Amino acid sequence: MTERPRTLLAAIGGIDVLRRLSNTFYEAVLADPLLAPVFADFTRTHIEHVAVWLGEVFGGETRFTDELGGHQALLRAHLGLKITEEQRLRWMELMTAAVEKELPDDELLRRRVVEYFDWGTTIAREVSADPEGTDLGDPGPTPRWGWDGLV
Ligand code: HEM
Repeated sequence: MTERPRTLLAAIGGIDVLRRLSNTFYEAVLADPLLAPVFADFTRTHIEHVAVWLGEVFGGETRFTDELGGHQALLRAHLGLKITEEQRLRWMELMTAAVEKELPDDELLRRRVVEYFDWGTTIAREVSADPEGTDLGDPGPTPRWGWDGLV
């Protein structure tokens, strides 16, 4: 059996692959009638910020924590969005298609990445029910996701 790289990020092929994933995903989101209205304030920096977040979650450098406000800023970005389960499922559908297009053809890797998105979108939806400006307290460090799920 060939040995797996230590982190999911290494198996993914690095941050540039996550940039492509994020780009492909948001192209689909902005063309989707159910999701496009949720992303009315979308800018291209969003694509880069999502790639940086994912790079950290999947075992890379702590750049989102060090430069972009960390776990709390990520959660805060979703306050007040009132994400419905239908919207969350569409988000998952479009992201799963992007994973299949952009990530290496490794079944376990793709499964772990999609599991992270299922977990993360559930939290995003919960947080989105609270109004903008809600004090979230200290949510702890940015989560890390590996070959066995949440680290
Ligand atoms: C694992 C799941 C998710 C991750 C990793 C994620 C990641 C992010 C990140 C990093 C940002 C900040 C972007 C920036 O600074 O420009 C953000 C903002 C945002 N997210 Fe998510 N997100 C997730 C789930 C969702 C879901 C399910 C929805 C809606 C269906 C959603 C809607 C939004 C919107 C609308 C914003 C932008 C808010 C604004 O304009 O400032 N996200 N997300």
